[in-house]
Formats: sequence, C-alpha cells, structure tokens
Amino acid sequence: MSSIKIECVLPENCRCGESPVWEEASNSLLFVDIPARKICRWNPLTNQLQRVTADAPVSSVALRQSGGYVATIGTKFCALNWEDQSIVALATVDKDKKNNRFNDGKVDPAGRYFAGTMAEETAPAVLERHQGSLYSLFPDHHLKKYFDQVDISNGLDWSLDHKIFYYIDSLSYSVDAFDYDLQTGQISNRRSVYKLEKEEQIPDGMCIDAEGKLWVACYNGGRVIRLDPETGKRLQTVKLPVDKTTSCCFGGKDYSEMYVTCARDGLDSENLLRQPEAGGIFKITGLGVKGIAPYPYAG
Ligand SMILES: O=C(O)[C@H](O)[C@@H](O)[C@H](O)[C@H](O)CO
Ligand SMILES: [Zn+2]
Repeated sequence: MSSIKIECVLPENCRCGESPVWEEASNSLLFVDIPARKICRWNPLTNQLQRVTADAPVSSVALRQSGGYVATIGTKFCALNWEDQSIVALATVDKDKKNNRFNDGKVDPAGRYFAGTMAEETAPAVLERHQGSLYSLFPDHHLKKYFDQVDISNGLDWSLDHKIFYYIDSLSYSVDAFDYDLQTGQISNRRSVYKLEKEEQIPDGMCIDAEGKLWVACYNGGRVIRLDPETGKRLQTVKLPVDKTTSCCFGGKDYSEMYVTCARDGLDSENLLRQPEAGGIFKITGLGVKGIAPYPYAG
C-alpha cells in the first residue's frame, strides 16, 4: 500500500491559483493567480518565490522552447521574458466580447498553445453562459478557433499516444475526449468519458499521468480524482483540506509528486477560518504513479 501524504508547501493565499506547471530546468513550479494578475515561480528546494504582475487576469502559463514562458492574459496569448519581466502580445481572441477572458491553457505535444475563454464571473461559476471558445496558437503565431458556446473553458491534456485530446467545459460536469490529429492540430468526434458525481462538484484543471489516466481537480469538491478514460471509471479519490481545488500537475524528482492549486475567492469568513491554507500550493506524495514533462510552446 502506498502512503499518501498531503501538505500545504507554499502558503501563498492565492485568490484563484491555477495552471501549475513543472519546469525541470529551474527545478520550479510555475503557477498563476488569475484575479491577482500574477505569474509565480517557486523553487521548492531553495523556497525562492518570484512573481511577475500583468495588467489583466492571467489564466495560464506554459514553457517556451526558445526560452522564457508564454501566458494567457486577458484575451491575449503573450510571451513573457522572466529576466526583464517584459510581456509581449502574440495574438488576441474574442475581440467582439469585451467581458471575456482566457481561462485554462496548455501546450500540445507538437508545441501549439491551447486555451479557451469564458465570460468574466460575477461570483465563482456565476457568469453569462455560452460566451467562451477554444483556441490554439500555432508556433507561427497563427490562431485556430475550434468551437464556441463554451461556459467555462477548463482542463485539457493529450493522451500518451497523442491521438486523443481531453477537455473540460466545467459547467457540463463532464470530462470529454476528441480524436486528435497531431500533424494538423485538428479535433473531431467529441464524446464524454466521465460525468462527475454530485459530491465531486465542478471539474476544473486536469493532467494526465504516465499510465494514461486523468487527474481532475474538483472545484468545491476539495479533491483530485483519477479517472480511466478508457473505461469511464473513477479509480481513486484524494481529498484535500481545502474546498476550492482548481488544478493539478506532476513535478519534482522524476515527476513523482503532484502539485495542486486552489482558490480563496468565494469562501466566506467562516470557511476561511476552517480552511486557513486555502489559496496555498499543495503537494501530494506517495501516489505511486508519475506524471510526464510538460510540452513547451514551439513558437
Ligand atoms: O480557475 C478557473 O478555472 C476559473 O477561472 C475559476 O473561476 C473557477 O475555477 C471556476 O469558477 C470554477 O468553475
Ligand atoms: Zn480552471
């Protein structure tokens, strides 16, 4: 039996922590705080924490092959130079939707940066419906739009053979799959692989492990769940001492640790007292399964 350990390793008090990404080169965890407009980089060995502030909500961050990072900020795909903290826009989406912003994003195995949009929330999960779309930014900086009518565009990842794209529109309470053509970046044949149970609440961020199973952070559910996308069965539930778990990634030595982000926004004062670590970064060890390295943006 594995002995699972869950600890808050960084008491960052994020309003809405999201998009954890492990960077092997700097032995660091990158993550964002969406409403605080921050991109953070934390080295667990030295405990050094660096932050860059943007001029609009930052919803995701990813590695960049040519150095530095890319991030989705407001409705823009951006390049971020960590050394001088400069941010340059690469492309803008949803120009006709002034109340929209990007939400979760991740790079595909061919180096395209996928991210979806949503209407800005008035409270967690309260927003104008069907305003979002899913996009990708190709390495040559051209944009592709996949579909619209999205409520809250969220978790995404690719199967280990790169033939399936997994995607979450949170308010559908479903984890979906598409056939994926890595050569062209095309998706097709949408279907649901898992419907969340009531107590699992709202599916948010997601990552795949080295056995091809999916890990989904459940917002308001205070847990991450491990799913077998082939059978549609839940394999495991790991509960955390905070309700608003938002996303997860593997990192650390050989990608054997899981990092989980969460939010403080939306918790009332009573729950904030009960969950003093809300908004922190959690580490889960002893899962007995590893993750895979994140793909860097190729542009
Ligand atoms: O981080 C996100 O994905 C959204 O931007 C957040 O606001 C919440 O997770 C959402 O409210 C839950 O559905
Ligand atoms: Zn999310």
